[in-house]
Amino acid sequence: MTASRTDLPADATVAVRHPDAPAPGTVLPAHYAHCFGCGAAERHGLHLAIVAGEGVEVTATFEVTEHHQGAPGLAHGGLLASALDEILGMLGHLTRMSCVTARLETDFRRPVPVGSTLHLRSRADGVAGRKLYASAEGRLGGTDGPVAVRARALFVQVGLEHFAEHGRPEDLEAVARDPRLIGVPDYTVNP
Ligand SMILES: CCCCCCCCCCCCCC(=O)SCCNC(=O)CCNC(=O)[C@H](O)C(C)(C)COP(=O)(O)OP(=O)(O)OC[C@H]1O[C@@H](n2cnc3c(N)ncnc32)[C@H](O)[C@@H]1OP(=O)(O)O
Repeated sequence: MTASRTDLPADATVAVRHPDAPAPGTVLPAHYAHCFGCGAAERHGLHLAIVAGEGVEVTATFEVTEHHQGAPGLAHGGLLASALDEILGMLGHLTRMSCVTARLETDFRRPVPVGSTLHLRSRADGVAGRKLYASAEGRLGGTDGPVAVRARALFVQVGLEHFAEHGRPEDLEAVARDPRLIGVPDYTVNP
């Protein structure tokens, strides 16, 4: 099989849980109130409540509704990829790396019907410099249910300037006026 760009490189080390990471069982704060994946202020968002696990692992449940359809009665694949992207990115709460998705590879193994509950889990597989490698899965109906979706991802650590340089000015100004819109303790690069 051809090597993938999300395969762990030879120089990768084990991802380490930051000593100040929230305790296992803690519902992680939304990293941004208007985030499509986890923000409470985003009316059309997924509103994922993501829970810290043991090690560098997080979980969430995702209720698939009629608003998530791609085909009649079935979830849209891109939307499922969004849920996986979110649960992968939130590993940053445990490693204290502020990362952005550089690559996301998704396998859709089973259709996901409207009305189903998808049990999501992600874990950090390794770190190489600024790169965080991670994987995730979504199981139907229970934590030991059949795997419907799987993903592997590469996140790249960025500093505050990434957001300051690229974000839309009015949204950055809103954050400056109300820093509580950002739900991370210290939004800086923290190697
Ligand atoms: C503090 C606590 C925070 C906690 C909470 C956080 C929650 C967050 C939740 C978020 C949830 C939602 C998440 C979202 O929705 S994040 C939103 C979606 N993602 C983006 O907008 C990212 C857009 N891309 C970029 O800005 C740049 O391309 C980045 C920053 C990623 C890299 O540009 P930069 O100029 O900085 O670095 P570089 O180009 O030297 O690359 C660096 C290294 O990476 C390797 N590479 C790069 N791309 C790829 C690729 N595609 N496949 C394989 N490898 C790739 C590259 O070869 C190099 O490797 P090496 O040569 O060093 O070996």
